[in-house]
Amino acid sequence: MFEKTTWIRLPRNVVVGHGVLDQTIEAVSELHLTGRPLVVSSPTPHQVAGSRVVAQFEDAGYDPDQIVIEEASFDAVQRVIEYAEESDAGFLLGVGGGKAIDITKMAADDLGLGFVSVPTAASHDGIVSGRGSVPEGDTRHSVAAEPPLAVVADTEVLAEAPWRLTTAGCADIISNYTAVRDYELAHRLKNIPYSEYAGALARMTAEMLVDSADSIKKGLEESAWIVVKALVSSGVAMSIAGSSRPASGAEHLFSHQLDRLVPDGALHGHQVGVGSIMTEYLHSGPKGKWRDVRDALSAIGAPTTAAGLGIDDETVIEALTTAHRIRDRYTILGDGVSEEAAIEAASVTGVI
Ligand SMILES: NC(=O)C1=CN([C@@H]2O[C@H](COP(=O)(O)OP(=O)(O)OC[C@H]3O[C@@H](n4cnc5c(N)ncnc54)[C@H](OP(=O)(O)O)[C@@H]3O)[C@@H](O)[C@H]2O)C=CC1
Ligand SMILES: O=C(CO)COP(=O)(O)O
Ligand SMILES: [Zn+2]
Repeated sequence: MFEKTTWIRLPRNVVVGHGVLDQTIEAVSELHLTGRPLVVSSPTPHQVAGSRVVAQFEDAGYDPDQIVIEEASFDAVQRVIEYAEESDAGFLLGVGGGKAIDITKMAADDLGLGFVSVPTAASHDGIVSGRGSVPEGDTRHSVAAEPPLAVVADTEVLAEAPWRLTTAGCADIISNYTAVRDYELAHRLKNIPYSEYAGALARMTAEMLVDSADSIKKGLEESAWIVVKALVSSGVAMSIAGSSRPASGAEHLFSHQLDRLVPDGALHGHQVGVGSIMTEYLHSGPKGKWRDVRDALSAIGAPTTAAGLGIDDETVIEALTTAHRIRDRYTILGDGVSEEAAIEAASVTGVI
């Protein structure tokens, strides 16, 4: 008897373009959400866009409330949950980078409320995904969370954000190459469920972005358009897989470990990009495609070295040798890379 089931949760409205922040009410009103909107943001995104969204709801006769969170943590999720309960929120809007969006989708999931994603930076592919990524002690959780009912991605806002945020988003996408390799490997060696569609979509998204590298330039709003569409596509791959695996492999474990070792280190996307150069080397050896990964990152201006991340060589080696411990996710790191092998991978690829 055939007993397989799948449940793919995707947004209903994805609104991308110049000035669409001013269409947030339209994007929301046809979702039949009721009650008070609660706008959840972090400090800079609140100034850039969160306060504008609040003002829009006020002008339209809603009674919006707002909260600003500072960090991605389970405490921050709990603060938002409690605040939403006190303010009797009817639905949540997450306005910001990956941190604010993750916290909001996790709080919405717990509260059983609708969630709308309003990215202020094209810096990560959690814009659409139904996953939240939060560190806790020695580990990092990728938890199921409320996927957005709508996404409002204003390319004018995204293009005005610091350029490094956009190159971080590109690097998060380029890292799909190695994430999908790890996804396939774990399927072959550990029999984890594998979605051909999710794997193909995540890889194709990286290929299309790399093919568009010439059009991804500082100061061009079209760059924000290209990158945010790729971020949406990569998030859809995660939703199809029901896991972050198509977009998060060993290079992400490396980055999560760096976050623990250097809390104010580099951007998520930049760290996973550098991780991807080394994990591609581990997958395919000195003659493999690590140069392609490095050159793709370099073409869009993302860091390709430890120095480019502002992180010292020893910490990169420590992160690479211990990254397998951070989560129960089988990757090319297996049960750990020795220090000698890590130094070889990092030095042959020029990361250190
Ligand atoms: N759930 C998922 O599927 C995924 C989750 N992630 C998670 O997302 C996070 C990474 O996302 P990222 O966006 O890099 O991290 P942040 O949300 O920390 O944003 C990075 C920085 O950009 C600032 N910022 C955001 N928008 C603007 C803007 N318009 N102008 C100026 N500054 C701005 C933020 O300000 P401020 O400090 O004020 O917030 C912050 O300092 C990680 O926690 C990662 O794990 C990443 C990919 C997928
Ligand atoms: O960053 C992600 C995909 O780009 C997903 O995050 P996790 O590694 O926490 O699942
Ligand atoms: Zn990522």
